[in-house]
Amino acid sequence: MADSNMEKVQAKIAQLEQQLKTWAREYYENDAPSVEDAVYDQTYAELTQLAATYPELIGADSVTKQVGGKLLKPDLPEVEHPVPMLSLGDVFSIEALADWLKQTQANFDEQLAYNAELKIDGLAISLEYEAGQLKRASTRGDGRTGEDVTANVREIKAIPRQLNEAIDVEVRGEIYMPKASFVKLNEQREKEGLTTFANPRNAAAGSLRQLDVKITKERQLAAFLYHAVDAERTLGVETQADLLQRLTALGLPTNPSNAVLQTIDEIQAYISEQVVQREQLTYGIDGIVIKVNDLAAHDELGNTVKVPRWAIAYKFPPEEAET
Ligand SMILES: NC(=O)c1cnc(N)c2cc(Br)sc12
Repeated sequence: MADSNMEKVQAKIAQLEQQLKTWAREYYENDAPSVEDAVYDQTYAELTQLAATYPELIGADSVTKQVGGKLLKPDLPEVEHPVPMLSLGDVFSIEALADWLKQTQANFDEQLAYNAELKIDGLAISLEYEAGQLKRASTRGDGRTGEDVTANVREIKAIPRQLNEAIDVEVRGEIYMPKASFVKLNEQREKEGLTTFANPRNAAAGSLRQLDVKITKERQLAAFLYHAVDAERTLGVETQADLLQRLTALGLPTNPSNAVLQTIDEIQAYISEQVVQREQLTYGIDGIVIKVNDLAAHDELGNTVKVPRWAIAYKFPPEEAET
């Protein structure tokens, strides 16, 4: 083959090797790859094809020569969620929020009250307690199947291994990385020449979903809990506001900024107040969650396949990137 063509192939091989090494490092160290596995696999296949055609151009340190050069990070065990972990419908304006309130209220004769809560910028978690002991912790995954992160969650100081009462209950909430811990972690990673996390949510996910729980322990994660499966039966509460108080009484971390509100004007005033407070918070929020306060109404309204009909997320406009 003419030299110039050989040089082109050599350059292509070098580019593919470098790209695969970067993605593998993100995956193994950060647990936050910047591309889907399928993209990695396709690029890996392209390099193995060139390696088969031009073996003389492949170095000893090639990704294709590493044992299992593909992303073979053993996955965490899977956990089925008998009650799916739903996400939330979003609205991006007060007008759209007012429409949602109107639609929701239309299903009821009595005037509904709403519980307003901060939308924590982290990753969803399920905690299963039996006789008050933490038995299992799992991520949302696709809503029906998540990952078992029990050993990791046991290292999070904010999450009690034992409740103040010996009850069986599944509670759900958000695990997050405080802003200060995020800044410190990225500074440390920068010093060590490692890739940094794009945002606290990735940092929390990457820190929680570690096979080595000692890494989770070092990362200073925290949590807020805001839901319990079948709370009326398991916790004997009738409203969302009472549920949050009951979770606090059990020894679980809950967010103190919730408020019971009636009208769109009250909700708008609450949102304006939280936007002002946002900077001072030690954790990230990306909106406000508005829930029908009466839990019996949740059963009447039900859920769609992906989201509850009894709650909505009002999303803040994206924060201005710091110049
Ligand atoms: N307070 C809440 O209900 C809440 C807070 N923060 C979040 N990221 C989420 C997500 C769902 Br789904 S609910 C919820």
